[in-house]
Amino acid sequence: MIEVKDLHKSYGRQGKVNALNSISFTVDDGEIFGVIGPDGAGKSSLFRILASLILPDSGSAIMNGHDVVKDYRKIRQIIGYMPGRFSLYQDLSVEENLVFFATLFNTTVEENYHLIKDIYQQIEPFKKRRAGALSGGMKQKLALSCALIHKPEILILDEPTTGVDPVSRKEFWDMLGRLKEQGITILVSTAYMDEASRCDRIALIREGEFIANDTPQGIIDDYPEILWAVEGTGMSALLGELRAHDKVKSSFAFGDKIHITVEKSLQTEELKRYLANKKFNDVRIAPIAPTVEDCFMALTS
Ligand SMILES: Nc1ncnc2c1ncn2[C@@H]1O[C@H](COP(=O)(O)OP(=O)(O)OP(=O)(O)O)[C@@H](O)[C@H]1O
Repeated sequence: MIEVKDLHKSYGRQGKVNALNSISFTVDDGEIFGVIGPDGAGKSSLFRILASLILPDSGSAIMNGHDVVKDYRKIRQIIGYMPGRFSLYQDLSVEENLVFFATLFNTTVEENYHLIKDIYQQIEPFKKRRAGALSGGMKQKLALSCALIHKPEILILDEPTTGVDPVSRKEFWDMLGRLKEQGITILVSTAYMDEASRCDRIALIREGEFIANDTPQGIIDDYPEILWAVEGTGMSALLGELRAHDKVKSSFAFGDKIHITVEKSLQTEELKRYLANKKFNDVRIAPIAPTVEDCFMALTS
């Protein structure tokens, strides 16, 4: 279990950059807990504290009964940490990287092969290749294998899928699901809101604060707005006209559609007429169910 209480972290002289501001949460054993938010929100700072790599200014974090500050040696044994930026030795081969990490933890690849088999088998044909010459998806599989080789109780994965193609991203999340089934507690951060649904619980983080912490469905159920999707040609001009309408509360581009929140009194036909007057004749407007990204936008606007 992970128990984080009132964690604060700032950087620079006189604490000029406030990276974390009173973060508290718990993660149950065998749970996948996602921390979701944009760049600079504080995800890496939080994960580095939990991995015992940097110190918090105040507050506490207990991982399976061990304090990240006082018991840092024990923490490093029980966690597997995959940092955001590629952590492996580029000039060592796939196999050499794995052996290196196993040796660091006084174990062997053979001893814990069963833990990584599923993942490692996919890169094993390239085991003589330099890590630096692997594709993004393969690097990520090797990094996860290295983070798992000492049989950690808790995995801390900092933006593991950033820059990875959609197929590899899906495969990666499938693997996390299987690790969870083996009882490993997983803390994972991401800037991709679509990955939220793969977590048991998520925290939305913004400017060093958790602005929501619930199951993905719980966060969606709390969405307070009326949400419509608008489709048409000339997206940026359309966005401008929507923003100018006094009953449109917010609007943002979402793939090839525009998501808008509106006042209760606005009808879709009324908005269609307004847009037709502005020479947008082919516009489609439909009420839609919110995604986690819509919730994030509503909470931050
Ligand atoms: N070593 C540091 N010195 C000064 N400021 C820092 C340092 N590390 C992080 N920050 C600042 O703290 C804030 C939180 O950064 P952090 O890296 O924790 O966020 P993040 O959500 O992981 O974003 P990213 O994905 O961009 O790393 C940002 O404003 C960042 O610029």
